[in-house]
Amino acid sequence: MPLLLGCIADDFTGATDLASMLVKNGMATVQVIGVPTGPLPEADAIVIALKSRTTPAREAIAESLAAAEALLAAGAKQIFFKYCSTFDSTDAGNIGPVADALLKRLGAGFALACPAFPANGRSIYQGHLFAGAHLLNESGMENHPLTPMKDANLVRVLSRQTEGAVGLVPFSVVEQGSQAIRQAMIRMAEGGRRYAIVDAVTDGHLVAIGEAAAHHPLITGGSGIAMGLPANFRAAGLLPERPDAAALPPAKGMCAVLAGSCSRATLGQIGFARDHAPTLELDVLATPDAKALAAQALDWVEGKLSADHPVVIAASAPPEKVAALQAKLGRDAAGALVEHALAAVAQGLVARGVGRLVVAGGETSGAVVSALGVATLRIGAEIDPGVPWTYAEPANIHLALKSGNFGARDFFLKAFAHV
Ligand SMILES: Nc1ncnc2c1ncn2[C@@H]1O[C@H](COP(=O)(O)OP(=O)(O)OP(=O)(O)O)[C@@H](O)[C@H]1O
Ligand SMILES: O=C(O)[C@@H](O)C(=O)CO
Repeated sequence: MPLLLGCIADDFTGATDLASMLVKNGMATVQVIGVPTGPLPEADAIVIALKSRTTPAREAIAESLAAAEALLAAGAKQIFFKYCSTFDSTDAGNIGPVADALLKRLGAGFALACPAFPANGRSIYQGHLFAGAHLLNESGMENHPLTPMKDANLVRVLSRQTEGAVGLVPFSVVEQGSQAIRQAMIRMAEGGRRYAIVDAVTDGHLVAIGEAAAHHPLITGGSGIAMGLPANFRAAGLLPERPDAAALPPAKGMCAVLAGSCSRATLGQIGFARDHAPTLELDVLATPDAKALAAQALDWVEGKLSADHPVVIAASAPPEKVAALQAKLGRDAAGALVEHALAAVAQGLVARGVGRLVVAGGETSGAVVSALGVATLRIGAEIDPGVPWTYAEPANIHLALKSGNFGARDFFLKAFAHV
């Protein structure tokens, strides 16, 4: 099975989201954790999951280039740089700097940038990103613990992260379909633009944009923009039908949820779980100590684990509590403390027989997956848009890595009816 699409994702839930989109559209896809050190598994698409969304730009570039090298060496015909559908980044990066470095490595001068994901309410109009009915900077994302998004104009946001010129392919062009989009992107590249934010409001737009970019060496965006790519490979005769692309081994073991995301969606899901499952909300401000928090959680879990329904352990907190902890410890130290605590809880849960684990939050998932020594994730069927069950090896457990903002209100319960 020759590798077709080589993907680099800047966080772990984002990688799973992208892999799920590719599987759903008929590509056998494996998610690899971190820059690979050995040969890549056989797949139509490989998604290398980095934890580079908030690292210093220099580190993010080095890791992304190393990932690209591995993918190109394995024969990838196109490179995909996956970032968040809410364009999570600070003005210091990393989306612009990483995309710049990848373009240079690929000898290319232009790439589209499109984080739209209509199934999860992310749309782009006149270059402005909406989350549901709200502009990005009024959607709750302005309070994100690590990457507060205070500007919805993506042309402006990306321009602050790159020396390259950023243009816009507007809705009026996107509506005309793939030929018009292709021509517009050619004109932009010829006119010296390095990037184009491409408006997209519907899945139909994303498919047309994907078709228009069939020959681009680099695609950048959210998982939505990957929707049209498998068809390009099929049209080129490179991708056979894959009816069982989402098959996983049977699930076993106890059920648990770990939440470190402080997004509105996750806070709502914890609120729902409170009434339907044993739920522990850690008070990180009262106990700002990772070991002590993990010990509290593992003591609490005693006698509560079940193979039928989950226990829910959350460090997540509303913006005022997050701000209080950050004021005390600093932003990065606060995040790291919670991540260490939840990673240790994950190890403890698996040691106690948990075999089906939902983790909420990209950084949190990164910490958990690393602590569990996971090397690869096989991607299964989707629970909600962008969140599939996966099979983690060599840990041999089922994991669902939920992007902070994704999933219905009852996600923490319903996930276990799908595995
Ligand atoms: N009570 C808290 N106080 C301060 N920081 C917290 C608290 N709880 C969690 N955090 C930190 O907030 C960050 C949340 O980021 P994470 O990527 O896990 O979630 P997210 O951004 O909502 O999800 P995604 O990246 O999938 O959109 C993590 O670093 C986590 O450790
Ligand atoms: O694109 C998204 O919103 C997610 O896949 C993600 O990257 C969350 O971290």
